[in-house]
Amino acid sequence: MTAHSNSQRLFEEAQNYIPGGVNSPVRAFKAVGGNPLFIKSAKGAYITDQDDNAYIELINSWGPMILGHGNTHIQAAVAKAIEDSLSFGAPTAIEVEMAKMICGMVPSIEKVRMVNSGTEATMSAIRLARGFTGRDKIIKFEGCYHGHGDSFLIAAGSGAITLGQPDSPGVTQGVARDTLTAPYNNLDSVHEIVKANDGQIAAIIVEPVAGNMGCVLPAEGFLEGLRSLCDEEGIVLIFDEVMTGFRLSKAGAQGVFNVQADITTLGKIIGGGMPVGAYGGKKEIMDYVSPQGPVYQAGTLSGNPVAMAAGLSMLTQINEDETLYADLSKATEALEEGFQANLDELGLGYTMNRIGSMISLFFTEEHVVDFDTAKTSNIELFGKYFREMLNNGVYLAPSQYESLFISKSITTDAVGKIVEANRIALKAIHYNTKS
Ligand SMILES: Cc1ncc(COP(=O)(O)O)c(C=O)c1O
Ligand SMILES: N[C@H](C=O)CCC(=O)O
Repeated sequence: MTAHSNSQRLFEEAQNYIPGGVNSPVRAFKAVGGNPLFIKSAKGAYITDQDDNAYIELINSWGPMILGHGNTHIQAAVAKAIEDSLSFGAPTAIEVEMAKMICGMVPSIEKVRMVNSGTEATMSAIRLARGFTGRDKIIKFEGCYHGHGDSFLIAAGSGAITLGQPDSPGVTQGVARDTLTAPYNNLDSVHEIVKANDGQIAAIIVEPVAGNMGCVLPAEGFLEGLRSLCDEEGIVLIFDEVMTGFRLSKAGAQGVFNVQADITTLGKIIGGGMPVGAYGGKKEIMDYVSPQGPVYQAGTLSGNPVAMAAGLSMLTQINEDETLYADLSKATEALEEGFQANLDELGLGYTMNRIGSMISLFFTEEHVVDFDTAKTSNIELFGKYFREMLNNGVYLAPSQYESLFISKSITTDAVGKIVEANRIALKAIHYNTKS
């Protein structure tokens, strides 16, 4: 049995000073049982805890570490930036470079504003859409997660559903009234809501590929349908690409599905591991942002030079790597095939969803196409599976309602180890074999 005494001691201490002992709820392992591991370091595909146990990890810091941990170019860029000071709170050349890089990579972004997190990006994007249209209401999809802004904690996925709080206390009824929800992949429902709220919808915000109820792909025509509806009704279409941006292609999900958003929100990969977010889109909309326009949004540390150095190095590497997305896809496909072979061998009919380097194994035999079908997954079984995978050296996201991410550091050898751990774990939880 692996020793976790240092993690356990730290968790006990942390709970005295930090709510729940963690700085983001989903890290607490509440949905899978056991105590969270406290992490000391990571390199490539491996993460090491405070008890010196090493695991192959498929979280990637919830997405950002697409090139693997300890990328030497990013680390060198950060070290160099630090020499000039950690922050100025004034414009810098690297912010211009960063903005040019983003606009060059994502065709629908003509102007972009940097912020410090994905949450800030989505909150700002919604305010901008409201200011631009002069309307109040927004439509979001059940099971999509757009950070912890009040408007989004309605039928929210990710940690909110993991911990049974899809609608959080503390969100006022007034705010909740302005957020209308539709089932993911259900265009008819969106049409009905728009009709019933004629001329009142400022924005539709969607994860173009959902990753916060597990990985759920858009049905054929879904994104195109949203685009046409928004065009017809003067609604701002916001693609929340905090997760999919620079993960599915250089232009995010938009580059894969060929549907353009009016505003795109970004985070995670864009910061190379540092706390960065951004929102950008059409010039005519972005010029509504202060100081050019009337919609106020600001940030003491926005565009921080150290964070920009990390992000710019990340985007430069992604931009220059012609085979990155094909390689990531190939590794993830090998994982999918390996998992499928294990399921077949054990006579299990569970569902898998995958696109590029995002993948989820759901403990249900139903096709998972929205929040309701995602919730048919057997959560108890997932918890057991999670713990067995950990015992076998693989660190998964501690929730069924998250996507797994494959990084460039996941080699054929690592894929083989993960597939073998999957086989042992599935066997152990179904046939009570010792792993
Ligand atoms: C799609 C999506 N939007 C927004 C967010 C919020 O980003 P952050 O956690 O950086 O605030 C997340 C992740 O948390 C996300 O996955
Ligand atoms: N699903 C979330 C981000 O994508 C998980 C990150 C968090 O809530 O800490």
